[in-house]
Amino acid sequence: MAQLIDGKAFAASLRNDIAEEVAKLHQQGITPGLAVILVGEDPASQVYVRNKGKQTIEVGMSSFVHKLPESTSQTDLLALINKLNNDNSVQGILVQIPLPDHIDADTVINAIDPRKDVDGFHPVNVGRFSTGGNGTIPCTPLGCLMLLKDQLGDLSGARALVLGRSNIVGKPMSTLLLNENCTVTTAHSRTKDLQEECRRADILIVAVGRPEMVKGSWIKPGATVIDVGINRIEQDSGKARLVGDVQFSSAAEVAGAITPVPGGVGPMTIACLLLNTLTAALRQNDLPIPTWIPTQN
Ligand SMILES: NC(=O)C1=CN([C@@H]2O[C@H](COP(=O)(O)OP(=O)(O)OC[C@H]3O[C@@H](n4cnc5c(N)ncnc54)[C@H](OP(=O)(O)O)[C@@H]3O)[C@@H](O)[C@H]2O)C=CC1
Ligand SMILES: Nc1nc(=O)c2c([nH]1)NC[C@@H]1CN(c3ccc(C(=O)N[C@@H](CCC(=O)O)C(=O)O)cc3)C=[N+]21
Ligand SMILES: [Mg+2]
Repeated sequence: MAQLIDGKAFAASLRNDIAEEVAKLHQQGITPGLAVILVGEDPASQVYVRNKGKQTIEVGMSSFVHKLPESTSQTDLLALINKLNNDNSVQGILVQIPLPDHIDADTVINAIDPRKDVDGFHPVNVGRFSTGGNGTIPCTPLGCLMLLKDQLGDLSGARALVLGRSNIVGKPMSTLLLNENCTVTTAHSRTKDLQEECRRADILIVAVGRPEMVKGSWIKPGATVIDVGINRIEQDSGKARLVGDVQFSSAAEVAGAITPVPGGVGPMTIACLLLNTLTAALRQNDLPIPTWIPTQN
């Protein structure tokens, strides 16, 4: 049986370290603030919002949640972002993706002040991060990388396959692993011989949004498997259950180590969001970044 990678425990310890730094900021009269905007009702986004607000308060930050109806106009959303860009009690702004079809996500992301972009989705941050500078590292890939390094140590030379190429998970994950000197393949819906590609990987990161798509037979024996998927499955009982993009039962028989869903990547995403908010608050106050916080330089 594979070793279980306990993202929930790792995230709790990371939040403790964050809370200590925030306490130091309080002594200087600074309280980092995180604003979250949710438009409409994407299920994965709702799980995210539910867990996020509470943990933001627990580490000593202020939490501002803006839940807007599906029908919200792009103009109104841009006006809210503009207000938050100029709000001194807010150091981090996150707009939940996906947005409703009548809103252009790129326009919205571009409107966020890059210094307050704690998701790392603004082109300025994507550019800096991709070229190895100190742009914000996107939360989910950063969380996955922390788990991988904790599990494996140095990743140099490992063969990594990232399944999925979205701007929010797959693409930045591939960039991050490349920066860690992995040999990286990015797979997607047009990839030929997908199962074969997966079976070659020492490190397999799955972010497709397809419940339990990757089976144990796709996995190289002993590989490290990181399951990013968050899918809500209706059960016969009528109750919903969360499953990942990997079929856990069969994968755990083959993999060397694997993250569960829930309790794997999800809690790490939130902890890294709080970490990015802390870093943003430090930078906006011209304070040094403690050495334990991962940046790229
Ligand atoms: N745990 C966490 O913290 C987070 C979890 N998530 C979850 O991760 C999953 C992925 O999210 P996200 O990246 O936003 O999803 P997207 O839908 O934006 O991207 C999915 C990617 O998977 C690829 N894909 C879809 N179906 C297949 C298939 N049958 N074979 C091969 N590739 C396929 C797509 O390929 P193509 O580009 O060719 O269309 C695309 O690149 C979701 O379950 C989401 O809820 C997301 C963010 C954070
Ligand atoms: N701009 C933006 N940035 C994101 O990072 C982003 C987003 N939009 N849209 C939605 C997806 C999804 N996402 C999740 C984060 C944490 C959990 C999470 O806390 N998961 C717990 C769930 C526990 C439970 O409540 O059952 C776990 O996996 O253990 C889930 C999903 C971030 N995303
Ligand atoms: Mg998407």
